[in-house]
Amino acid sequence: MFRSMLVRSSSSAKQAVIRRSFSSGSVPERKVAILGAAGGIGQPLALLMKLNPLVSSLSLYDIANTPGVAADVGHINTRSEVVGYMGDDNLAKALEGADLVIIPAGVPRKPGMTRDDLFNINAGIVKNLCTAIAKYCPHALINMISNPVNSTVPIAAEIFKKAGMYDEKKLFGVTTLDVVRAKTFYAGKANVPVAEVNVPVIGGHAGVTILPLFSQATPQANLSSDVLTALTKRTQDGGTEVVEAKAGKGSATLSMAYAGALFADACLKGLNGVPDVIECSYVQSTITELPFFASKVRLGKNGVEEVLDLGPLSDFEKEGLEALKPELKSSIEKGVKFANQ
Ligand SMILES: NC(=O)C1=CN([C@@H]2O[C@H](COP(=O)(O)OP(=O)(O)OC[C@H]3O[C@@H](n4cnc5c(N)ncnc54)[C@H](O)[C@@H]3O)[C@@H](O)[C@H]2O)C=CC1
Ligand SMILES: O=C([O-])CC(=O)C(=O)O
Repeated sequence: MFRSMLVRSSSSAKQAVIRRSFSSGSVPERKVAILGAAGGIGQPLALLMKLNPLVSSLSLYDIANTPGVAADVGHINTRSEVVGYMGDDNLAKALEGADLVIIPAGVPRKPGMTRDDLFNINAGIVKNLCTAIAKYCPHALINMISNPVNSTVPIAAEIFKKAGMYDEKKLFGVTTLDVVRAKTFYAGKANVPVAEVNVPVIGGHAGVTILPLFSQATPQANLSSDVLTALTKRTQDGGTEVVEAKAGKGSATLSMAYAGALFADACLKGLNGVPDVIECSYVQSTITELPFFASKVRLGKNGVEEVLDLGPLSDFEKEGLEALKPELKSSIEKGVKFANQ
């Protein structure tokens, strides 16, 4: 996977410089912390981050079971050192010096639940973890995976504001799995090589708030409106499809770890000064009237360098955009209210 990540932007001269610096050993030191590292997402994500040559130090934190995960992953002969931290008392050490913190801590859905049903448990977990991040690694980029992302990102922002260190450029809701799914499903219907497919996905990360822009998909294909409607629905319901297939044993973990590793890699490339790193993410935004919104974002040395505008939408997508706003607005408000109570 990481070979392909590197190859993706291999045409740029800057990438060549970064590549050379790998071999001379001068690629920057980067500490990545995963909070929730012993979980269904955390473990494969730890594996994938251990394979990433941009990582020099991998910090694996959970409330349980991290020594085993760290010992296991730590035997892999790649660049990063691996340290496992377990329990509240070790959270400070897990976070200190982190450049990037990835948060898949919290409970997953079971069949019949919405992501918002996870709010009561996960909001508190995210609040505590973000309070510690504000104290121990206030300059780190944050990749929020814990659901409901539409609310957990606003919670993190409010906690950081209270701590006086909020930098909106550094806070990301991870929506990459929506993009990964949209690409897979589109390639199947359009009969094009999946590796060449690009599809922006905007809005948020739950049900109708997930809005894939198939009108902007490349390579272009002449799909009927029925097929586009079905593709949109399948992308919106992708998480539920996995929850139902796992029948009570959790939600997407492997595809999420892949998506989380892709997004983290993009963040690290941005930090390292690789140009033109663009990914969709749920960030503080002014491109709609909503204060948080997922769209294409240019990543750079300080995190978000530019929130790109939406580009031309089809009539179907325009309707989808208006339809998602009330739910996304209320999820944002719920998060803000929780953090301030
Ligand atoms: N953004 C996205 O696209 C996706 C988000 N998710 C979300 O990711 C979260 C995690 O999912 P899974 O890994 O499948 O769940 P899991 O239950 O397998 O793992 C969660 C881990 O978090 C740990 N944890 C709980 N409280 C913690 C705390 N205070 N500090 C540190 N760790 C803590 C648990 O011990 C456990 O190891 C869920 O909220 C799920 O809904 C899942 C898939 C996709
Ligand atoms: O559906 C869930 O609960 C997990 C998730 O966010 C996804 O798979 O997109």
